[in-house]
Amino acid sequence: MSATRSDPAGLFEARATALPGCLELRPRIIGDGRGRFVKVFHAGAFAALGLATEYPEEYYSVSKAGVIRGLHFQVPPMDHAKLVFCVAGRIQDAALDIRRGSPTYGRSLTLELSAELGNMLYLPSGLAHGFCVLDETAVVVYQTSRPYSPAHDSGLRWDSAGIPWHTAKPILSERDQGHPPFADYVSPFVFTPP
Ligand SMILES: Cc1cn([C@H]2C[C@H](O)[C@@H](COP(=O)(O)OP(=O)(O)O[C@H]3O[C@@H](C)C(=O)[C@@H](O)[C@H]3O)O2)c(=O)[nH]c1=O
Repeated sequence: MSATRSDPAGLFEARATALPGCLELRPRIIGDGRGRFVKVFHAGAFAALGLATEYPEEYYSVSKAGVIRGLHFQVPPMDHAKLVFCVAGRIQDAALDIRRGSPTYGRSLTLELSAELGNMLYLPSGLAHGFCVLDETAVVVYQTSRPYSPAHDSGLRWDSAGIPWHTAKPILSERDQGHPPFADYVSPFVFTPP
């Protein structure tokens, strides 16, 4: 697979990351005197890029500077792919590979996502996800390929996987302070090549 590719209509540029199946997507941004127009999903384009095309849920969070949310994932059979992007502000986005047998098991990546660039991170099932807010406020939108299931919603401690976070003293939810460390986690995910 080449490092950068596009769908036939050129709506999205997909850039490979260090983690197999995890892509940075850069949508085409159409600017004019009023501002900008950005398409964040197109089923045909996503199919051409080999990405999930069904997203039964979409939601967003609003967070202030210094917040870290994560690391989160849903376990099988409610595991899901996730598309993440910012519509206001900037975040340091992070993904951790917890797929047993993956050539990059235990490795993570961080990538800045911003409303200005409009870039998005596509995470296949088996990656834990989190982010740190870099601006005053960040509004982060998600699309997930399976519905929210509290019984399958799981997490790992934000500071247990060697992710070089932007802050060492984040604002965390109570839940995020109680996740197990990565080293103690027996992952139910098994790698299948993308
Ligand atoms: C994710 C989610 C949460 N909730 C509820 C549970 C809780 O009362 C409240 C806030 O949930 P959380 O504290 O889990 O929210 P948050 O920490 O923002 O969770 C998110 O974190 C990032 C890193 C992700 O990757 C997302 O998929 C999601 O897990 O909203 C739903 O009702 N539906 C949902 O889909």
